[in-house]
Amino acid sequence: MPVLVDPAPSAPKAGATVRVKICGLTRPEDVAAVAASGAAYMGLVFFPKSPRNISIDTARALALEAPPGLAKVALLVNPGDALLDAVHDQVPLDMIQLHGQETPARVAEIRARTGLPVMKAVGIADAEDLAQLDAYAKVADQLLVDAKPPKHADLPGGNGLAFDWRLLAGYRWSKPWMLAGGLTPENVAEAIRLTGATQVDVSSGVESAPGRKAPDTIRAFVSAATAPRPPRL
Ligand SMILES: O=C(O)c1ccccc1N[C@@H]1O[C@H](COP(=O)(O)O)[C@@H](O)[C@H]1O
Repeated sequence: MPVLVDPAPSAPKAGATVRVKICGLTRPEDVAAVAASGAAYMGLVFFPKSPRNISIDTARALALEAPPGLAKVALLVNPGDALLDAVHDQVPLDMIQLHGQETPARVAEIRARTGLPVMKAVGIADAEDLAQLDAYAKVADQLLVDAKPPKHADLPGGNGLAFDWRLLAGYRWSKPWMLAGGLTPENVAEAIRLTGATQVDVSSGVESAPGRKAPDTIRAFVSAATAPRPPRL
């Protein structure tokens, strides 16, 4: 049964629960660990250069293991229609995450083609990069704010790199959004405090090696992200 992805999470309130996405699952035990942690989303990566890349068959098997209430997100990078259709036809999904250089028009096309909510990742290194958020907010259901990858990086995300979270302070969001980039159990509470994020996404920060999720670290991350916190003044 599809998981309803909240179309409009409210501004952060005292005691508000933060929703966590754990990205890059590759094994059934990863799904079990994510489900037990209380995370809201699990991410499945379809990008051959990633250490978390999985086949469509594996993704389908993992998605079928997900309990009700755990939203299944397909992460794609500049997908062509053939890959998009294959993933959409064969894997039960709740959302698509676009993590490449997809234009706003392509985001709208993918949303219409699949009928699924789309979350568009935007890389941030400085204040000028925030300008892109407006254009994507018009066409995407959610925004994912990640660190801009280094120029010649193999991966457009999943590099364990953080950006200056203070850049987001005071930003007026018109769409639901998620914070990503270099988050760990140690820094996620501070990232939430500085940005007001009500959703966070992590991949490398909960691994023992690239592509190997660590159950204890997943648990620690979700606890740190969802711990009650004092009101923001
Ligand atoms: O996780 C990957 O391998 C990946 C590959 C290609 C694009 C994005 C990828 N991951 C996403 O990147 C961010 C940040 O990850 P990290 O926590 O810094 O490792 C996150 O949104 C992942 O979903």
